[in-house]
Amino acid sequence: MATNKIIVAIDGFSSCGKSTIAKQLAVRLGYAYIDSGAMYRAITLYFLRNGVNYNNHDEVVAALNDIHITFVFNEDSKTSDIYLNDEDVSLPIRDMLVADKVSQVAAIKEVRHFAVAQQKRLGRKKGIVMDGRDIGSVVFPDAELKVFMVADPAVRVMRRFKEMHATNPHITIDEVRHNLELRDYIDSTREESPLHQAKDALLLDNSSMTREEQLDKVIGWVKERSMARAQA
Ligand SMILES: Nc1ncnc2c1ncn2[C@@H]1O[C@H](COP(=O)(O)OP(=O)(O)O)[C@@H](O)[C@H]1O
Ligand SMILES: Nc1ccn([C@@H]2O[C@H](COP(=O)(O)OP(=O)(O)O)[C@@H](O)[C@H]2O)c(=O)n1
Repeated sequence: MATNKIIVAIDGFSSCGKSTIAKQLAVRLGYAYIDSGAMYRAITLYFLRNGVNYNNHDEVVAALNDIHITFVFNEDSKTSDIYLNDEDVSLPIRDMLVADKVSQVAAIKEVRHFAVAQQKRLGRKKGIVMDGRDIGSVVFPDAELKVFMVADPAVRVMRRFKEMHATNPHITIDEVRHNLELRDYIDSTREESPLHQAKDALLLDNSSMTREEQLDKVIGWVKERSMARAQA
C-alpha cells in the first residue's frame, strides 16, 4: 500500500533543540522517534563500565558484539526509553561522565558502522523522525525532509546548563561550555561522517524561537514534503 509517511532527518550541533523538536514532531505526526545520539551514549556507557580501551580495535569489536540496544515506547513520557542489554539506561547516559567521552567513541569507525546499520533498519518503513549528526548525510541520504539546526553558542550552553542543573546542582556553566565546545569540534572535524549541513537540508536557527515557534516552522516543512510525496 502506498504511504504518505516520510523520513525526517534532524542534524546539528549539541543542545540546539534537535531532540525537543524531534519528539514534538513524532507525537504530532504519529511517527516513531529515534534519538541516534542516545545510541552513541549507550555504547560509551558500556565502554566506561567495562573498562573497554577504545583505542584498541579488537577490544572495541569484541565489546560491540556484546552490545544490544533497543528502544521501548513509554506511554507516560510519549517517547522511547533506551535499553542497553535489557537495562533502561535513559538516565545514566545523560551523565557528564558519558558526555565527556561520547564524541571520542562516536568517532570510531566500527562504532559508527554498528550504530548506522541499526538506524537504517529502523527507518525501513518510513514514518520516522531521527536526530543526530549524520542522519541527513549518511543514515538517510534520501530523507524527504532534512533539517540542520543551529543556535547561538551562548544560548545553547545556557539551555544545556539549565537542563543538567536540574539533576546535578554541582554542575557549572564552564563545565557545560567546555563539553559543548569540545564535542562540536570533535564531531565536525572527525574523519568518519563529520557533522555538516547536507546540501539539501533546510537551515533552522532557533536562537530566539520558542519551542512552539520552532515546531510550527518544521510542521510547515513536513506538510510541504508530505504533499509533494503524495503527488509524486
Ligand atoms: N526553543 C527553545 N527555547 C528554549 N529552550 C529550548 C528550546 N528548544 C529546546 N530547548 C531546551 O534546550 C535543551 C537542549 O535541547 P535538546 O532538544 O536536548 O537539544 P539537542 O537534541 O540538539 O542536543 C533542552 O533542555 C531543551 O528543553
Ligand atoms: N548521529 C549521531 C548522533 C550523535 N553522535 C555523537 O553522539 C554525541 C551525543 O549526541 P547527542 O545527540 O546525545 O548530544 P546532544 O546534542 O543531545 O548533547 C554527539 O556529540 C556525537 O559525538 C554522532 O556522532 N552521530
